[in-house]
Amino acid sequence: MGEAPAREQESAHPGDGVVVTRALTKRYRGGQLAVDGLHLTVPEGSVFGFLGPNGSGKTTTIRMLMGLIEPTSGTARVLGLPMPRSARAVLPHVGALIEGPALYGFLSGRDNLLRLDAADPTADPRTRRARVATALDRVGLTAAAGKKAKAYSLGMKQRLGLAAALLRPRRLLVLDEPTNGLDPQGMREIRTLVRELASDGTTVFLSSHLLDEIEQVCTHAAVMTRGRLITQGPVAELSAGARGRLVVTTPDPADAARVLKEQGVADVVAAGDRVTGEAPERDLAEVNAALVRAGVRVRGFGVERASLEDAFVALTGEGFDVAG
Ligand SMILES: Nc1ncnc2c1ncn2[C@@H]1O[C@H](COP(=O)(O)OP(=O)(O)OP(=O)(O)O)[C@@H](O)[C@H]1O
Repeated sequence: MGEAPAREQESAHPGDGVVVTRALTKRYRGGQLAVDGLHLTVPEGSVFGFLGPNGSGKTTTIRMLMGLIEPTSGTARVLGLPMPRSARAVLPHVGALIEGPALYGFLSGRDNLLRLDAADPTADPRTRRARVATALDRVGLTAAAGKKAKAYSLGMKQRLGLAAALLRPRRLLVLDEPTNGLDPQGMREIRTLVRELASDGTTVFLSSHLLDEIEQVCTHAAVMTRGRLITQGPVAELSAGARGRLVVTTPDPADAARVLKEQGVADVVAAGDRVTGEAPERDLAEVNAALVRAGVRVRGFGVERASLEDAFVALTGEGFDVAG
């Protein structure tokens, strides 16, 4: 083998990334084209959100990146090396949480980690307990370390899975839908943890079907739909690419909606005392004046910052439908 993951080369070539795919494609045996010509570049040090509705090909992509399945065509490089060919050199530097952690319910959280650490031939047994204690501490499970894993909540199990991924220093963490099935509190805990991990410089690649989750924790994102990448880049730039929504607050929503439509505002929606629509390119002062002229009592008038969801809708012409 003799190949080592390339750290130096990456910074020497700014176009390179921790994960780089070129025309990566997977067609399953049944004929299903799950991933179609994917060009993905994950910059070092980013928290990279891999966003798409259920069935858009996220898990299939992650399984190719981890060398679990072969692409039908195209290439994937992780830490500068081709996958799946270099899986043995690459995977020790990658912590993964895919489809829920494999845990023994009858063992305590601590014993699960001790067992996983012992299964790693490169892990020094003399420092095992300290390593496990550090990992438990990082995910906030020290107090619950002696409890059997089957008594853990789903959120605690996810945190234990993350602790397992953190038993050794990692350059890349790959988390497939890490907050799936968690209650709001559990989701917050995992998001906080992801931010902390990223602040150490670890690149985090995180898939999600939740737009607001990506906006809250990610620096960069790629958006998938039906196996194809529709956009990627810094989150701030992606949402800036879409126009925000015009929001009018008024006790006269029906009149306001009518006037906005007359003023050429598209996609006008009235809900309670809020009437929203696509922000028009023309001077908003004119739109406001037209409302006032028509006798609409305007209590609030402004443009809400575009969200990633607006960007998605603008790019695909579809709603972000998560029904899978
Ligand atoms: N082993 C398989 N054999 C055949 N088709 C598959 C297989 N795994 C996934 N698919 C199909 O490939 C497409 C992409 O699925 P994938 O699981 O990668 O999407 P996803 O974005 O991760 O969605 P989810 O969040 O639901 O897992 C889907 O249409 C799915 O039905």
